Amino acid sequence: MQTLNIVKIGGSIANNEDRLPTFLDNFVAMDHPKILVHGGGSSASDLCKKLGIPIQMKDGRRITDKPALDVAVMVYAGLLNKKIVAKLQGRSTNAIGLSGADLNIIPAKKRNHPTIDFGFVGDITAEDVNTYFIKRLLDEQVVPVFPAITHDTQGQLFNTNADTIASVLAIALSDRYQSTLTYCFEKQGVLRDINDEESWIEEIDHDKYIQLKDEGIIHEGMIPKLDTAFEALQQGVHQVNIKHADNLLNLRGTKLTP
Ligand SMILES: Nc1ncnc2c1ncn2[C@@H]1O[C@H](COP(=O)(O)OP(=O)(O)O)[C@@H](O)[C@H]1O
Ligand SMILES: CC(=O)N[C@@H](CCC(=O)OP(=O)(O)O)C(=O)O
Repeated sequence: MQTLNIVKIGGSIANNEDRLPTFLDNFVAMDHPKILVHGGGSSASDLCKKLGIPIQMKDGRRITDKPALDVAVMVYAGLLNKKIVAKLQGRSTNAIGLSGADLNIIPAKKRNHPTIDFGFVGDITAEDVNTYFIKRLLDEQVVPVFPAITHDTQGQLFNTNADTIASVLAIALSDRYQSTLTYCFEKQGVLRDINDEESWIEEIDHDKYIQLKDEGIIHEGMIPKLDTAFEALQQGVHQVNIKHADNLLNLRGTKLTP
């Protein structure tokens, strides 16, 4: 089976004028076929603050009312996505920005939580992803770039966590490719001590993840990230790594095993 590289960058990279170019230089050097997924939570929060829109997060997910959704769409599917696509084009890489609504690639269902109304947050599954056009684009050596936006197929856009989008795409495309999923962010990997960049853990299996979570070593944003990462491994994704964006092309970082 052909290898497919699916790379996700967090907002701390997507929004950083110094780090993004270095990351993109490395990303364009990776073999085709490849997909880029990006977040941008920090940029959306910054714009919410400027506009006086309250920021509410719960379990690593943004409670997304109408004003917050507008900001999410503008920032993720608009400014950041188009900046990244232009920078890839500037590196002779033929990229296309696609929200989950484009070509109906990622249909979502409004998050249904027993006690919290998350607003316009969409939950997604690999079975619902329409891979036909992604495969056509990959066959043409086009690089799809996905922001954290999906839709309900009835005209409503949703905000969906970018780690989840990367994981679900990797699972959905595993029927045709040996999918490799890499989460890039601003730390050297999963750290034993959050204040020590040299304390990255080389390998974590699911049992060790539960133990590290119980010990409080893994917390906050790393929990939903690892949940989606292990879900991917359980559902046929070949390899999952978590690493610093600068280390995309080398082995430094945390490798996850089932
Ligand atoms: N053990 C850990 N190692 C590294 N980061 C951790 C750990 N536990 C919690 N975190 C937190 O998780 C964050 C990454 O999650 P998140 O902000 O969602 O990532 P992203 O930048 O990809 O959006 C880190 O910035 C850090 O604050
Ligand atoms: C529902 C939900 O929480 N969506 C995320 C989407 C952006 C994201 O995932 O950005 P990072 O990768 O930079 O964290 C949010 O609005 O923060």
